Amino acid sequence: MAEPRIVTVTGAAGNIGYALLFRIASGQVFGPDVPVKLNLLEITPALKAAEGTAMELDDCAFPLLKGIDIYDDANAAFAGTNAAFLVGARPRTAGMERADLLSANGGIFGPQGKAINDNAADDIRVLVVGNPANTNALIAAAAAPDVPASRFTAMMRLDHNRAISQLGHKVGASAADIENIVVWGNHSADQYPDVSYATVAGKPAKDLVDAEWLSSYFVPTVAKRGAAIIEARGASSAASAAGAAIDHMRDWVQGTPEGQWVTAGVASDGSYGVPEGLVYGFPCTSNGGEWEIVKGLEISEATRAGIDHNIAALEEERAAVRELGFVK
Ligand SMILES: NC(=O)c1ccc[n+]([C@@H]2O[C@H](COP(=O)([O-])OP(=O)(O)OC[C@H]3O[C@@H](n4cnc5c(N)ncnc54)[C@H](O)[C@@H]3O)[C@@H](O)[C@H]2O)c1
Ligand SMILES: O=C(O)C[C@H](O)C(=O)O
Repeated sequence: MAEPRIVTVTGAAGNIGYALLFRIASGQVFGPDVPVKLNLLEITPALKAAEGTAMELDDCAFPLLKGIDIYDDANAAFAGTNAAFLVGARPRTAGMERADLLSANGGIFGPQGKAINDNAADDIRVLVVGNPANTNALIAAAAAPDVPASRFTAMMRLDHNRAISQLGHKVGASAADIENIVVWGNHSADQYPDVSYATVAGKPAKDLVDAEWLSSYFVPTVAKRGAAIIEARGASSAASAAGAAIDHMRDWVQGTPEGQWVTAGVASDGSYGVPEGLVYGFPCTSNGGEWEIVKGLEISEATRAGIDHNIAALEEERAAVRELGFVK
């Protein structure tokens, strides 16, 4: 059997952590033949709750799970890590200004990026889930100068999956029939879900839906789905977020299916006019363990406007964290 892959999950005692850890331990990221060792990172007051989750993991007797360790020290938690899910973040609370939120998260993702830089394995892959995910990924990458920026990604896969489901409901198709949807930009209400290149059972999706439905229902429904879940559940999405995190890391490690792309938040190389370095939702394929942005797509006027709107939103966040000293 292969050597265990070391997987670190931050915010391990939280809601997403509880939905995520069991799936990693059952082999859903690295595959059915690859053992894993889990490192759980939490803040000190949540260590006892993390211990409870670890006890339950133990009780599942997963054949692939070769160990669980719990930490409140990032350097120890990222020692030798091959895959990191950065889930724990400071949520926005009543009366908190945006700058306060970015500052609090900079205080989490900066030190975690540095701990990854100093301790993780050379093949480290990082998925930032904690919000604001794109800018938190930017902050973590900036604190890790020895790790390629391409190894720090942000979760746009939940938005991608939500877009598939909304289109599927509209046209009466199952998720399995829908390919090559994309959600450009930021994991926020600014995002631009786009069916321009999508197919439904091989037919162009744009021939099956009208522009009015796309602009007045599809785009806002997908973009505001996170808020709708909070309104309905009284808590933010957890199982669907964990599912999307598994999808992202599995596809990154094991590759995307031939001829299909997915949405991933990756550092821009300037494609589609997105300023270099911004962590931005792009159509991506993965081959040989690296995300690659799908190039050369024809961009309509509506898509251009959506891409530009997200550039402005993410540039504004980058300027704010630059001012706070988290990013050069
Ligand atoms: N990108 C996405 O698509 C997406 C989707 C859903 C939720 N989210 C975000 O994911 C984050 C986690 O959501 P949740 O429902 O699990 O929240 P939660 O409050 O249930 O759990 C968060 C956990 O993080 C821990 N934590 C806080 N600071 C930490 C630190 N410095 N180091 C380690 N752990 C720390 C907390 O103790 C807590 O246990 C939130 O920011 C949420 O907005 C993102
Ligand atoms: O936690 C949130 O604010 C919402 C979450 O990012 C989601 O999209 O479900």
